[in-house]
This record gives sequence, structure tokens and C-alpha cells, in this order.
Amino acid sequence: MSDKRKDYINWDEYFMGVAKLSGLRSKDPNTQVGCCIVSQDNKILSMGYNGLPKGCSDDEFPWVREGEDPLKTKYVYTVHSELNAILNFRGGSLEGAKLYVSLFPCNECAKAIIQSGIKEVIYDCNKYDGSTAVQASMRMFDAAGVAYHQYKRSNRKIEIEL
Ligand SMILES: Nc1nc(=O)n([C@H]2C[C@H](O)[C@@H](COP(=O)(O)O)O2)cc1CO
Ligand SMILES: [Zn+2]
Repeated sequence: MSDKRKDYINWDEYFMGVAKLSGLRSKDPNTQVGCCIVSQDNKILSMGYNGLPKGCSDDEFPWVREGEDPLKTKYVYTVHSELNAILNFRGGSLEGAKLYVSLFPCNECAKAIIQSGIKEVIYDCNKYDGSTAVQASMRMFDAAGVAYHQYKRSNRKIEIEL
């Protein structure tokens, strides 16, 4: 009889957990997004979270959502978690990879996901469902043969002492 542990986390929990842990690095006060890219044989290839490009100070650039001057909002500066994860990848190809992300990808990230060869997107929240960006992403994913489905929460709570 095997004495193997039984309460270990499964692959989906592992990768979505890593994506969400990565999102905890985000400085965005409103939405923290994390992403984890995984090979077809379940090896983690890259991770990312939403933040500013290198050299752009978290303390000097704006984090606000609204303002008359778009240059004073975060939207023109932030790199999304998915694009960061794609750009952080340092070896070989992402062809056939899977992407776990805590929030459904926008249309700009969808373009990068498709062009990098990622074939499956597993997302957690879709709080902007119905928006132009999400509709455009879905249309492009459907056309390009990128499968997407919502992560099925196990509702497992994990506490990590650091
Ligand atoms: N899939 C995504 N990945 C991301 O990394 N983001 C980032 C961009 C912003 O920093 C933040 C969204 O801010 P807000 O509009 O919810 O206050 O999350 C946003 C989306 C939504 O498309
Ligand atoms: Zn995006």
C-alpha cells in the first residue's frame, strides 16, 4: 500500500497558484494580475505580473485610472502580466504552451499570445467580460485556434509562511 501524501495540489492549482503569487508583486492599487506560462508537459516556462517597464519608477509614474490627461493615468504605461510573461521568457519557443492568468486577457495581449504560439489560455476572473477588449480577444482566439476556458476553483485555501 502506498503511503503517498493525498492532499498535494493538482497541476491546475499549482499553475494558477503560481500565477496569483506572481500577481502579488504588482504595485497597481486596483487590479493585480499574475500569469504563468507552462509547457505541454507541465514545466513552468515563464511568469509575469502587471507593472511598469524597466527604468520607469513605480513611485514616479501614475497609478490612477482616470484623469483628463491620459498621460496622467496608468493605462498608457503598464505592461500587462501576460505580455510580461511572454517577454520574460528567455529560451526557445512558446509554441503549444498553456497560459494561466488571473484575469482574462485584453485584445493586445491576445495578439501577443497568438503570435507567440500559445495554444491554451486558462483564466480565473473575467471581470471585464463583455467589454470591447474581451470581445475582440475572444474573436481572435476563436479565429486563431487558441482554446480558452475558465479555471475551475477548488476553493482550497493555502497559507504560506514567509
Ligand atoms: N488581462 C489583464 N492583464 C493585466 O495585467 N491587466 C492590468 C493592467 C492594469 O495594470 C490593471 C487593470 O486595471 P483596472 O482597469 O482594473 O484598474 O491590470 C489588465 C488585464 C485586463 O485585460
Ligand atoms: Zn493585456
